[in-house]
Amino acid sequence: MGGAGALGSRFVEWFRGDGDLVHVVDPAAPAPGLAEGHAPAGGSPAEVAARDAEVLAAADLVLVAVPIPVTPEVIAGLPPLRPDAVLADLTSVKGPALEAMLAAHAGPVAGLHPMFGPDVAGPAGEVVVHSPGRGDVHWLLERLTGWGLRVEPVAAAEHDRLMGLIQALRHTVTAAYGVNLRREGADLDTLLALSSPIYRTELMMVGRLFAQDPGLYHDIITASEANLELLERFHQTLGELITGLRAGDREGFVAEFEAVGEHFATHSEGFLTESRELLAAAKELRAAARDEAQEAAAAGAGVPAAGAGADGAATGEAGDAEDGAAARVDDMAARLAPHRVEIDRIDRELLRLISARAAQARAIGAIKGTAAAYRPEREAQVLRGLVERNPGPLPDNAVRRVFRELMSECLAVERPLTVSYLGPRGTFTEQAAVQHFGGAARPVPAASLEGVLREVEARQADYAVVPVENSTEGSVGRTLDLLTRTPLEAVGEVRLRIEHQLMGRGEVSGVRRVYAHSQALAQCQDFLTRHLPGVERLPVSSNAEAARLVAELAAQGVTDVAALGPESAAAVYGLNVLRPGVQDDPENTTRFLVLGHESPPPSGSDTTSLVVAPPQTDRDGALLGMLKPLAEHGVSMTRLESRPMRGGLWQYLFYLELDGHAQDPQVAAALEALRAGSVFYRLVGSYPRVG
Ligand SMILES: O=C(O)C(=O)C[C@]1(C(=O)O)C=C[C@@H](O)C=C1
Repeated sequence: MGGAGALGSRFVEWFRGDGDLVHVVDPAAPAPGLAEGHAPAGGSPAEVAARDAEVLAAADLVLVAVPIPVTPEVIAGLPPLRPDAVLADLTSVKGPALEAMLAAHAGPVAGLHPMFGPDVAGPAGEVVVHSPGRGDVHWLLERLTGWGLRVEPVAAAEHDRLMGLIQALRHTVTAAYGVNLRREGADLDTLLALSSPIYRTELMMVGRLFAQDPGLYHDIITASEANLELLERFHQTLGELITGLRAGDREGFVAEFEAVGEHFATHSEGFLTESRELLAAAKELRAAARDEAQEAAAAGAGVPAAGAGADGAATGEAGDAEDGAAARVDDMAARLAPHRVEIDRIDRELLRLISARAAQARAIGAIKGTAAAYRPEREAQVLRGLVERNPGPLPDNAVRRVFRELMSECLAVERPLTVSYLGPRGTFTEQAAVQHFGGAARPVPAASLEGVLREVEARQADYAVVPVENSTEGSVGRTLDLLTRTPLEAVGEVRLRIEHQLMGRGEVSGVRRVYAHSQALAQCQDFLTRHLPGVERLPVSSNAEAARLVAELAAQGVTDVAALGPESAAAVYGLNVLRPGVQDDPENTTRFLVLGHESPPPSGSDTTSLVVAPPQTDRDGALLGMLKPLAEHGVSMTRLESRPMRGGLWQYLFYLELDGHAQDPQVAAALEALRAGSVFYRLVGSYPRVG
């Protein structure tokens, strides 16, 4: 009822936005059956209600949004509604409206009072007072909170008393101030020119009132006898204050002032901070408008911006341009505002959902007890499921990253993880660890690959991340060797794009020595040969160690040295990036294995890694014989690497990666046959495939 009015039509817009079928029953709306845009059907409230009786009788919700004085009458004239329909209103005075609704309808009733005007950008962040009537109206309240409205329950009588203070008194004082300014013949431009942001904001609030519907404000102020009595008391207070001032009663004024200060005491600090922020924001907006105006004026006059007036005072033309530019800035601010309000609403909703998710993780953690909290197969399933549902516009990788972090934080609520990696800080392996476990895991650097695994074997860390292969340089032999010996099992893999920077403190032309891990030197050999010919290449234990060394040498005044490695190492050790992206292959990628105490169960798309040695690998057909079970059981092999076996001349170990999980029947059968035909067999583990 009344959905054609200013505030009612905003609710129509929001309900329609949710996909609801909304009928506007209003004399300003066309007759039933006619599309919007047709001439208004007109009529008294009773005629309108009678005309639309069928629509009203079928509605789930009848929302009355009509002027205050006619609200009880409109409600009384409603036809019978469905017994389970909710009858609600949007009036500023709740007592009479609720009384009328309870009398008119035996079903659920809710009194609502939106504490905002029709010009709000959107519902998010605004307040609606709910004065309960009767019955179950939770779906309606949930809808309101779903739009981001804050619903405050207050009984009707109390609401009306409070609104006297919040609305009637406030609006009357503002109105009196405006009326007085006009009567005093105040020149607004002069007042504004002398106004700092605080006075400007106050004047704006006065001007804002008079830009709205005077009848509405009259109705709000005169809504009840109690309001008028309140205003009379206010009038008396004002009279007393003036009498005191006239009488020179300074002490009386000070005492009254201090008493009010005490009344506000618990809020005064918060109010000071909040108003300071508000004024700072107002000042910034104003300054932006002025800057733009000056630029526009300068451009128009063909002189530099400073020419508009050295003291910053605008000329007449600049003043015009200022108005134009200010209008443009205001226009942009106005266009941004609803989106920002919507983003604020969404963020609050996200925060609520994220917190609810974390609470679920905490409950899961309590159930798991001392069992492993980290479940790679579940994480892989969650991420795959989300990527499948990704509606855009974020790319799949962005969705993965966002939820990766969310799961990392949820896991930390269950139990924080420590991850051991080849240090020092700033290595690619550290990046891989963060990429896999997210920012909530604690990376612990170790000095060698053996040390990395030892930390986990000795349960000093939960998981280890070790490099296994690089797209340019092939396998990391040392890791493959260690995989034959460690009791740890693979629980995951990471693929990391490797971008090397040339880092140092001097000039590229002055570099005589380059330090890096041997893999990095190999991955950048074309660059080094072409751009740094004759420069000494010095392998060290890690790229981060190279960066640390170069920083140390630079501190001693040696600047003809440089390091290769990740940008994070330059940041950690305070080096400059002398040349970015110096790896020979722009697609250069390293794969890492994540090792823990137990491989996860199948995730639906897994890889299995193992190391085997067939007997007498130097014999013809030994390799073929070893791989035959894979073909027989239809298992695909995605990787095969050979490594010389220590102590066995011409004996080789093979590192294999297979499609599928060791618990998949086909894979299990193939593995069994492989084990039976090998002199050495070690299942490194099965883990979710990446991507
Ligand atoms: O499902 C679980 O077992 C959880 O602990 C929840 C959750 C998650 O945030 O989704 C967190 C950590 C696990 O590694 C997997 C998933």
